[in-house]
Amino acid sequence: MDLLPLSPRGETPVRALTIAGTDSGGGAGIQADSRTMAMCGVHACVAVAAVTVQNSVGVRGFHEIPAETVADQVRCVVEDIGVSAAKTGMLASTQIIEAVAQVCSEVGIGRDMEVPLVVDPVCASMHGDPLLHSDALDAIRGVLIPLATVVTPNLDEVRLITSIEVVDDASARRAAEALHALGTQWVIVKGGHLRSSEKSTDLLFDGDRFLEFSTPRIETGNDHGGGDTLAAAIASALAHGRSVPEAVEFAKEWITKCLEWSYDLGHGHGPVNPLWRLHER
Ligand SMILES: Nc1ncnc2c1ncn2[C@@H]1O[C@H](COP(=O)(O)OP(=O)(O)O)[C@@H](O)[C@H]1O
Ligand SMILES: Cc1ncc(COP(=O)(O)OP(=O)(O)O)c(N)n1
Repeated sequence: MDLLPLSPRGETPVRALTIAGTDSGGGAGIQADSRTMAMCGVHACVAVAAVTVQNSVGVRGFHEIPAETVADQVRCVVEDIGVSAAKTGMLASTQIIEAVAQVCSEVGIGRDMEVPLVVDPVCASMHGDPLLHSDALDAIRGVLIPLATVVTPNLDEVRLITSIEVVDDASARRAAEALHALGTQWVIVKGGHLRSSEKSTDLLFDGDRFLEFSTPRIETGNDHGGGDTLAAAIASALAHGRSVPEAVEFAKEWITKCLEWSYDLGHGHGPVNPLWRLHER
């Protein structure tokens, strides 16, 4: 595949910011984002929104960071280091979502602004454990998605946000239209959860045209952190100056390699593995 360039020795890499939760098991959240960004030649800055107590089997709980501290991390990084793309993951609560939206608008992160924003509207883990208070869905719909350059829900998140059950291409297109109507510039409806299909197809939509990104389905239960990794790879490609369709094309190939190189960990779902880049050149 066509990889993103690593910066030469001593040269400052492009920067991206992830605003998300930590995963104590090291498979998802900020840990997944930072690994993918590093392997994509991007220096990852982080604004921690929540600390999860999590392993390969599930999420036992989480602790939220005060909303103002989350916003201050963003402000502080942008002011000094500067970023060319940003990504949100687990934001946990309405207060944090509102503070993040406010600071992003203030520093020029978001659709039609200087710095593109990838919004992964994380609601729950793959085990079904909550990562967002249910009363924060309104803030996802009304505050976060309208700020997004691209929003990347999985099918459970699509159902929670739009009440549309995606079962085939027609319902995926209806869901993409409903999500786009909330105000995002682009939307990707991810097909990873359509397990009956032989392919894993992600549908990208900008309000006008649909683009499909499809790969053969990989048989593995080690897919923890897959959604984060896709969104972090999109943010990395955007930070390198790629367009949204180019970034999604890159990210789909990236996550496919990461799934091929995933490994067993603990007693549950192992993580996808962006370190494949160190082995295959
Ligand atoms: N078994 C699989 N084989 C190939 N691609 C997959 C597989 N599972 C997920 N993907 C891809 O990984 C990315 C994350 O998908 P998904 O599992 O839907 O999201 P999440 O991890 O947020 O639940 C998407 O690009 C999806 O197409
Ligand atoms: C801290 C934290 N953030 C996000 C997730 C969810 O990760 P994601 O890659 O979207 O999906 P799964 O691995 O749950 O399929 C998480 N578990 N923890």
